[in-house]
Amino acid sequence: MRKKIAVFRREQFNAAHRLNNPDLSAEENERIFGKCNNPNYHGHNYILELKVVGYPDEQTGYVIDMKILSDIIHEQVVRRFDHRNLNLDTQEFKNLNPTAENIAIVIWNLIRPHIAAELDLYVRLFETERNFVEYPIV
Ligand SMILES: Nc1nc2c(c(=O)[nH]1)N=C([C@H](O)[C@H](O)COP(=O)(O)OP(=O)(O)OP(=O)(O)O)CN2
Ligand SMILES: [Zn+2]
Repeated sequence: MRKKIAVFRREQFNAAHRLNNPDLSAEENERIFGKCNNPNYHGHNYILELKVVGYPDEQTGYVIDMKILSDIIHEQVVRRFDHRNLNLDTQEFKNLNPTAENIAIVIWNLIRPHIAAELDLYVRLFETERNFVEYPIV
């Protein structure tokens, strides 16, 4: 009987950001986002983990070729966000607060069209060693 299995690929990108909601006052932004609201942008070494779930192909034994998965992440995420200021340099976060949650959802939306429809995709994004998010939730 065929069994479903998960394939994981981890990549890294470095990016600067500032958490800020332009609809709120400076005081509210400072209260909510604290040091992450500092006008001097700060950086994170983001660790991105993709999980792809499906049945291994009968011929290859692959759910997805991890090399191809790596290429997709580089093309769609690393090339776009690495060594960028997310607020200033990217279209995706011009009008979207670059929280870990929003970054993970944006990344899922960028990667999803490049993964075969029969496979499930999950994104885990580490902003720091202790702060991380997952999308979507099962
Ligand atoms: N729900 C969210 N909360 C926070 C986010 C976020 O994206 N979503 N982001 C931040 C900051 O950008 C950053 O992650 C916090 O950095 P820092 O406090 O330096 O990191 P640590 O929590 O790992 O450091 P401690 O030493 O544990 O304070 C904040 N919140
Ligand atoms: Zn931050």
